[in-house]
Amino acid sequence: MSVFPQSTVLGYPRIGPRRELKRALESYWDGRSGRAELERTGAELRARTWRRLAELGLEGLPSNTFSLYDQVLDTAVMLGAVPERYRAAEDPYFAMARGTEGLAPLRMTKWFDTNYHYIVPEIGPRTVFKLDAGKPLGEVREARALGFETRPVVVGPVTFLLLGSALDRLEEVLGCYAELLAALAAEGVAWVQLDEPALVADRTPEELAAVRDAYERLGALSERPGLFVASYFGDLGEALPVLAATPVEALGVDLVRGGVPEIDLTGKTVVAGVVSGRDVWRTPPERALAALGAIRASRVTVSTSCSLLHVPYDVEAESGLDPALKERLAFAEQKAAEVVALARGDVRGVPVSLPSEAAPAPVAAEGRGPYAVRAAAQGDRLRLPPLPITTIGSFPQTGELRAARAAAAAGTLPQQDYERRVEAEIERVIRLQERLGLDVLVHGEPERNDMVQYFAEHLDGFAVTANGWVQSYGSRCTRPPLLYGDVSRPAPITVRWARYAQSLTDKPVKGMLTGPVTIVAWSFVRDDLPLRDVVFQVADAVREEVRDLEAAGVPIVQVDEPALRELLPLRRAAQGGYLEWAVAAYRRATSGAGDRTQIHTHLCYSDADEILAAIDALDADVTTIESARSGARILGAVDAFERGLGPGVYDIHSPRVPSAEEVEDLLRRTLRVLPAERVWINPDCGLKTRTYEQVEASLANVVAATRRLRAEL
Ligand code: MET
Ligand SMILES: [Zn+2]
Repeated sequence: MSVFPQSTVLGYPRIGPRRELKRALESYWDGRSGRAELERTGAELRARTWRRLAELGLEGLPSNTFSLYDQVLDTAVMLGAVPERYRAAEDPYFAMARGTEGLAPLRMTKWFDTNYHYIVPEIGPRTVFKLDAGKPLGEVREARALGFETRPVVVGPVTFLLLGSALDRLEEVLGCYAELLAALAAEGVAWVQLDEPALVADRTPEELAAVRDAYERLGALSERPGLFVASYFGDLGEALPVLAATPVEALGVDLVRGGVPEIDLTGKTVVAGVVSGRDVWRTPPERALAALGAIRASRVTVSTSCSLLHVPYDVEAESGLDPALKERLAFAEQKAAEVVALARGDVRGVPVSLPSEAAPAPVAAEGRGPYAVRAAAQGDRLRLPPLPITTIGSFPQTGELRAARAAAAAGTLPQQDYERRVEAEIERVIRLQERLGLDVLVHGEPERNDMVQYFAEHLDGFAVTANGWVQSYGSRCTRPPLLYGDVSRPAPITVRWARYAQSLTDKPVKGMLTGPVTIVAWSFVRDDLPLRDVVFQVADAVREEVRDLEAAGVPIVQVDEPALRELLPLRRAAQGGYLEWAVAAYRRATSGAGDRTQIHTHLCYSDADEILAAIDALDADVTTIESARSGARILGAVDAFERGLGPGVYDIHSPRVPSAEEVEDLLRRTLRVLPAERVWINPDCGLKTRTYEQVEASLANVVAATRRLRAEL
């Protein structure tokens, strides 16, 4: 077996330093360019990454970390787990990812505790596993043609099957992995990386036995590359001794989130993740060197704690950042360079120049009245029909709007003109909602580039990047703000737009805010601050905004917490403590509202059914939640929910327009588990990624279906 390289990264961003892949995908999907162009962009991005990592001096280059949509979907395709109904589609891969005219896409949910969304493998009795190693082999050959030997990265068999809730199919799947390893060995590949992040969560004895069986079996193969099993996002815990007892030659451990392995790993290579792949801060070398020095193994390789997929490309692309902040930052390129420097023992200190923080002052949590009292007061004020129809907040962000925002930021469009454009868009959205017959209207969020970044731009303590894009799913990226200091709200943020929207209509308008947990979860928080204290500081800022909206006469305020589930610790022992402070922060943000003000919250794409008790404890008057995209699974769990609930009836992640019949069917299923008085009608999530054409047709069908059901009440 050849020795494992001295330095490596577990994966790299793939969307492109200028989001080239995003553009290529969207142009392909729109039919503006062909498959060949898309492939060419992919090949260019892969080549650029290998070249850049080699230039930086990294020894172990990964391949197959590129994806046209998602690496879990790639793995499903590699294993032949393509459900029958997609096979006849023109492009089965993208049909699974995004759906087609007549076909809903596969379920999508968040990758462990990150904001990256993967496509959930659908494995059923009719799934026949059959290896197609074209993609990993293709990337190995492609890199070789450029002069680079690489280590293909594949989602491991146990994690893949756990994500697809089908661990009972291990035997069959291992057959495919065995074939894959043989094919890679025949290609001359020295090492393969099998990603097993599922092993950092609590696992049952049966699951641990599956881990043992899988790696005993793969390890016993005579024709195979060296096996590197990578774990990340936490500590391997009980899975570590299990893996260590198998023939696997190299083990990847996350030393940022987890501790130095307590057991002696002599005989193994430990790929030590000491450079965080989850934040944008430079690595304090003392911390990394101490961890590296404490590992007992035959060989220690320096690496990132996880794939760098979760951070932007390059700090050098940022010209507008305060230099004192910038010198503390490391994006993917800088992190790869840190890995190389640590491996060579050539390190420099991190300047400690950011101010330290004070814990936030406690706010007396004056309670809102009990739900029954609030419901009565709100009912009198709002006078809504049964099954009230609303949306989640955003309406399509048109190209003109984005261009106007960019022009205003660049100073080529006067601020006043930009604001008039925003007002015109608000008016368009209000009129559209009135015309469609919606009951609770929104202003459409046209002033927001993003639901977190917008608030970060208006709060002290945050900085925003110009080009710090991170892939969220498929072609979608976000630019997480940098939270580097004390958070406070210098002035009202959203009030003028909500007030303007309400001035245009007699129907109630719902003000839109992002909740404290989500603002923090989708920012890069300084790594030396306690997350809980930071969340409470943000909660206080949101609280001020809620009160100002109320004072401006806005009768409903929605405080979104789509990331509530995302920050849930992977280990059960830590979950209760987290949920307690997360819920407390939400209540701190919203409990300043009077009983007549209706508080909504919204959650999406995150297995919310696992934390329903905590969602209930948020004590919002109405909770809207994604459901259509995940096959209405949530309906099986919501009967204990005591207040207003809107399980989504329109999957907004897909360009297809749901028919009124389809919506009606979902509504009937909802009404079987919830009393009609508490049911709200809404899409799964905000509409900003859709076109007006799609939104108008879809919402018209939602209204038609609701009217049919109202007539039966
Ligand atoms: C990811 S949740 C999005 C909620 C937000 N209010 C929107 O409609 O865009
Ligand atoms: Zn949402």
